[in-house]
Amino acid sequence: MGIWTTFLTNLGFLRKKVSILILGLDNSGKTTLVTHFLHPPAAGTAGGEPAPPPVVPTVGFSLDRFNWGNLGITVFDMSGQGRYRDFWEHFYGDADGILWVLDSSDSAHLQRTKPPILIFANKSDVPGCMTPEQCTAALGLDTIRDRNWNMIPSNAITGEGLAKGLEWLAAELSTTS
Ligand SMILES: Nc1nc2c(ncn2[C@@H]2O[C@H](COP(=O)(O)OP(=O)(O)OP(=O)(O)O)[C@@H](O)[C@H]2O)c(=O)[nH]1
Ligand SMILES: [Mg+2]
Repeated sequence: MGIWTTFLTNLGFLRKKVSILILGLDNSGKTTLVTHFLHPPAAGTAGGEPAPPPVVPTVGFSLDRFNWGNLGITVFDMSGQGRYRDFWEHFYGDADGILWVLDSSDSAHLQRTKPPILIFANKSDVPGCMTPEQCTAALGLDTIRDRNWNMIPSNAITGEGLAKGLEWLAAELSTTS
């Protein structure tokens, strides 16, 4: 990347604007995960510091923005609580990508879902949690042929796995027009 390209990208002129819809059942860790991207740990503490501030269950949805490489990302962090899930469908049309957060420590949490592109198998630090392979099998993801998908184990508190997942989703979004 040339110096002018870098300069203009840093100023936001060359940044591609994308919207990501963050879905998943309540308590799966969506807001904790978003908080990690909005307030990344200081250099040298990555992976070791909890992500402040403490999260509370989301009411309705929360809209946030952050930059990732050459992407300007708007995230719609949806509440996973049953009474708000009807909202989700109203956001599909404007979403460039869907990020599904799965609580891999709660086997009752698994349910069939078709739309996910990137799935964070969150709470992967909890002893006894399911492996990504087990989550993949439980969700029947191997049968999905009509879209790209990826399952990444994550810990939204330490941030482990989050960059890897978002890098994958960013690469997918960068190649679409
Ligand atoms: N052990 C562990 N706990 C986590 C992790 N991610 C989130 N949590 C905890 O899970 C709880 C729920 O996190 P939230 O981020 O509020 O979950 P949410 O999906 O946004 O929930 P709703 O807004 O109700 O849909 C909090 O107590 C978090 O501290 C993780 O990776 N590991
Ligand atoms: Mg939330």
